[in-house]
This record gives sequence, structure tokens and C-alpha cells, in this order.
Amino acid sequence: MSQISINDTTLRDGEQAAGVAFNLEEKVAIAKFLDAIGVPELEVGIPAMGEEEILAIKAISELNLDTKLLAWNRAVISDIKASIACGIKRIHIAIPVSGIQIAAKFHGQWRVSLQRLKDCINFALDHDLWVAVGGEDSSRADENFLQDVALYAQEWGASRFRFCDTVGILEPFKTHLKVKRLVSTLSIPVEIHTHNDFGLATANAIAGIRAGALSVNTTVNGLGERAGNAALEEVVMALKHIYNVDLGIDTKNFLKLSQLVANAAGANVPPWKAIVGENTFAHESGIHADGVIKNPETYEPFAPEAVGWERRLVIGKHSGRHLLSNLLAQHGIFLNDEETQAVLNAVRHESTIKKRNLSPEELLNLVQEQRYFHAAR
Ligand SMILES: CC(C)(COP(=O)(O)OP(=O)(O)OC[C@H]1O[C@@H](n2cnc3c(N)ncnc32)[C@H](O)[C@@H]1OP(=O)(O)O)[C@@H](O)C(=O)NCCC(=O)NCCS
Ligand SMILES: O=C(O)CC[C@@](O)(CC(=O)O)C(=O)O
Repeated sequence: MSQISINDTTLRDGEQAAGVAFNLEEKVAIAKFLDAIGVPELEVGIPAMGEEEILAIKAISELNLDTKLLAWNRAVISDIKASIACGIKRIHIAIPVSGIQIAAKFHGQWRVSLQRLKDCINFALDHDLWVAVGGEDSSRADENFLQDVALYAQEWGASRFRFCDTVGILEPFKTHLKVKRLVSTLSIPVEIHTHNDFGLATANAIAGIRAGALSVNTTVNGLGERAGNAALEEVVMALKHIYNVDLGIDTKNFLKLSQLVANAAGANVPPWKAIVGENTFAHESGIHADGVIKNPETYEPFAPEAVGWERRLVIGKHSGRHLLSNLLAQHGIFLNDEETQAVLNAVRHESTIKKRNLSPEELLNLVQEQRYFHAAR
């Protein structure tokens, strides 16, 4: 698994999330950031969308980044021409491979679709482009037909084949079976592209890698069409911490990258989002906070600093004595058992009314109130 390569598609499939529209400056900033942290390949957009997209892709291409750039195309010659107009040297051509998609897009005429693919690959190769091919809806395709399309793509000169779980209907075991079969058929590398419709995008991406896919599509924050794609930060951290495979990406910048993309997308990251959500290293519950105070490894899979976070101990409805005493000690306050319990009870009450954690000031006010109350008794 050490040769796995990320092909991040935040700027293509990520931007396809409904309502997301990056401008040129945002596209350039995201590309530069991904390049700076060591992501080796970026799918930067769809030139066929027109002048503005072409200008943005051109601007990224002119940066001469270390990362390889890829433009997305349908099996349509004018799409390839638009990619050439971007000055891009590597293109991806998508072709539907499931019965459902071929019926809708090519009136069921799979021979016509294959001829189109062949013509597009030839046209691209004649223009000295590096070509990858994607099987749209591979997961719902007849498996023999999928193998045939992939083998034809390889024979016609494609350098990589993308297996797409377009509507996110796979689970890891099926992903493994299907991708393994494709990997064993082809001599060119297979890329795994997953969607999150059942919350399985990252798990399926990892299963595809385990089955031999050498390239994996990701997006920052899991942004993407419908429920999104496999998240860059999840795939990279899972490979690193579950499989001990380090892709050489500077993960300490994941939080900053997440915020850059969330701002550009106008889409907040949920607090519970793996790796980059604001709760990922916040501990409120008594038993957890007590454990983390004694040894952070009790309730953290890796150190927060590894992805740009700091650990936060926060006080709220579920907190216990150890956490409370720890927080108060930081302010030079030491309570006896009875006072501690009284403050804790007050914390639970206030937090339930406010429906959130209490700030340090609110906690100190509660301590003072409890002390007056005790003194007055
Ligand atoms: C590509 C784009 C410029 C085409 O715009 P359009 O000419 O207005 O056409 P529509 O989007 O309405 O329809 C898509 C057309 O592409 C065809 N198509 C879809 N996938 C295809 C493929 N892989 N290869 C060839 N043709 C394909 C459809 O069958 C349809 O063709 P038709 O006009 O002959 O019926 C426009 O859809 C766009 O900007 N898309 C960017 C985002 C996007 O759709 N991404 C999804 C990637 S799967
Ligand atoms: O590159 C491809 O071959 C297809 C990628 C795609 O993202 C297309 C989409 O639905 O936007 C998918 O999931 O099928």
C-alpha cells in the first residue's frame, strides 16, 4: 500500500456540491494549499463548463506547481478541446458503464459510447495528452462489461482506469471484490472514486486501496455531489493510523485547509466531522476528561496537533469532579468535595438551560454564586 497516491478532486467533484461555486482566486488558493502540503495530483475542474472555468484552470496550470493537474471531460471531442485550451497536459475522460446510465445518456447504444471513447482517447493522444478513463457508475455496471470497457480503454492508450461508485451504493466487502477483479484484469493502475450516500465513502475508498487500487480520489471535508466524497483528511489519517501507511502529506495543515475550503464553499463543517470538526478533540464528559487528563491516549486516536488542533477540556452537562477541579485549579481555585459537587450540579443545570458548554467566565461566576450560597447558610 506504500505506493498509494491521492488524486484530490475538491476542485471538480467537491465543487459539484449543490450551491458551491469557487471563484478563480479561491480555486487558485485551494490548489496552492493542496500542493504545498504535498498532495501529488489534483483534478482541477471541467473545462467544458466554459470561459471562466478555463481561465481558472489556466491560472492553476501556469503556477507550475509540483502536483500533477488533471482536467475532467465527457467523451466529447469539444470537451477535450476545451482542456487543451487550458494548457493542461493530463486529462480524464468519463464514460457511462452501467445499463441505467448508458440508457439515459446514449439511448442504450453502448457501441456508440465505446466508439466515442475511442475517438476521444485518440484525439487526446494525438495532442500529446496523458489520458485516464473513468467508468461512471462502475458499481452498478455489469461486471463483464466493465472489464471489457476498462480493457478497451487500456488497449486504446489510457494510462489509468477509474472505478466509480457514482451513487455510493457499495459497502467495503463488495468494493474489495469488484476492485480486486478490475485490478487483476488490467495492467494499468486502477483509481477508486467513492461517494458518501450511505456514509461509506471513506470505508469504500480504503477497501478499494486494499484491493489494489493505486490511486484514490478525495475531497477536502468530504465536499462533493449530494452527500459528498471520501474526505482527504479521513483517508490520509486512516491510512496513517490504521494501516501505518504515511503518504508524506503534511497533515498538520488539515485544519487550516478545511477552513479554507469551508469558507470558499460557504459550507460549515459539522462539529462531529471526523478529523476536522471542532468537537474532534473537545472533551466534556466526566469519564473521558478524567481519562484524558491522566493519559490523552485513553480517548484520542492520535494527538490533536497532528492535524492542527489543540485539545480542549470543556465543562458541560456531562462533566465530572476531576475535570471541574482541573479547570478551576488553572484559576487558582481549590474546592472541597461538597463545594465541588454543588458547583457540578449548578453546571449541569446551567448547561441544560443554555444548551451548550459553559465558558470559563460563566464557570467562575457559578463558583462565586455557590460560595456566597454556602457562606450564607
Ligand atoms: C458539461 C456541461 C457543460 C454540458 O452542458 P450542456 O450542454 O448544457 O448539457 P447538459 O448538462 O444539460 O446535459 C449533459 C449532456 O452530456 C451527456 N453526457 C453525460 N455524460 C457523458 C459522458 N460521460 N460522455 C459523453 N456525454 C455525456 C448527456 O447525455 C447530455 O447529452 P445530450 O445533450 O446529448 O442529451 C454542463 O453539464 C456542465 O457545466 N457540467 C459541469 C458539472 C457536471 O455536470 N458534472 C458532472 C460530472 S458527471
Ligand atoms: O470521473 C468519472 O469517471 C466519473 C466521476 C463522477 O464523480 C461523475 C459524477 O457523478 O459527477 C462519478 O462519481 O461517477
